[in-house]
Amino acid sequence: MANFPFDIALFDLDGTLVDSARDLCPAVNHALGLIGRGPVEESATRGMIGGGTDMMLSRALEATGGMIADAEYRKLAQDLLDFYWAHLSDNTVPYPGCIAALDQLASLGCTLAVCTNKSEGPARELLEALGMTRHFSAIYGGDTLGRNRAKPLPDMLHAAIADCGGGSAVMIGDTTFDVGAGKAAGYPTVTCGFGYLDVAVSELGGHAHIDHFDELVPVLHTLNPPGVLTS
Ligand SMILES: O=C(O)COP(=O)(O)O
Ligand SMILES: [Mg+2]
Repeated sequence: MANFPFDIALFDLDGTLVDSARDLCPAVNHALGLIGRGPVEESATRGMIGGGTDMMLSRALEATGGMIADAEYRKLAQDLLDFYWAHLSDNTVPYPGCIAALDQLASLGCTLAVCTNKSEGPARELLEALGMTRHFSAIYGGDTLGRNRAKPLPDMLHAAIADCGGGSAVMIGDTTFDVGAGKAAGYPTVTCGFGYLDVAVSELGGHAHIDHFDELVPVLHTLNPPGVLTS
């Protein structure tokens, strides 16, 4: 791959490849409704996405009156996941320019993988429903290696890179989970301003930032493995 700095591009899913809050929010509100709690606004839900649906539920519970007993929480988390799984592609769409950028990266010889904290089952089903599976050589979910090895730990990034045949890699994501995992793995990170940023962009600490997918390939050209900006 002459002149392109990366062999492998690792993508977060929710808030990076796809705008999924519009289906995650109803799932959270379904779960809250089951225990008699009022709904949370979609704008609030967006800031709760990034650590997987269990963490999203914990954050929604904290925001609506506090945590509940563990057994009830476990059951509610399963109810949320079941509801979400049945509706996961109702309104979710890839971000503008996403598919074109994935095609462009492939044409540059880059191998692509997904590293999401969403559970692997719904992640695969969502990618399939959106016709996006074909782009990726590896798909890791937050439970693939075990929940205790989800982002911001680097484990799934290392595993995906190995599946892709190894080489120079970059992590593209929208939250501290992604930047943390990319940095822990020793790779540069690109943050996405159109996603569900859990802190201000300036605090995310990525090596580079994009506000539209059209910027991705040009931005990647400015990065050098292992992550130092050339200019
Ligand atoms: O669903 C979530 O909370 C996280 O998913 P992501 O890692 O793809 O952002
Ligand atoms: Mg995300």
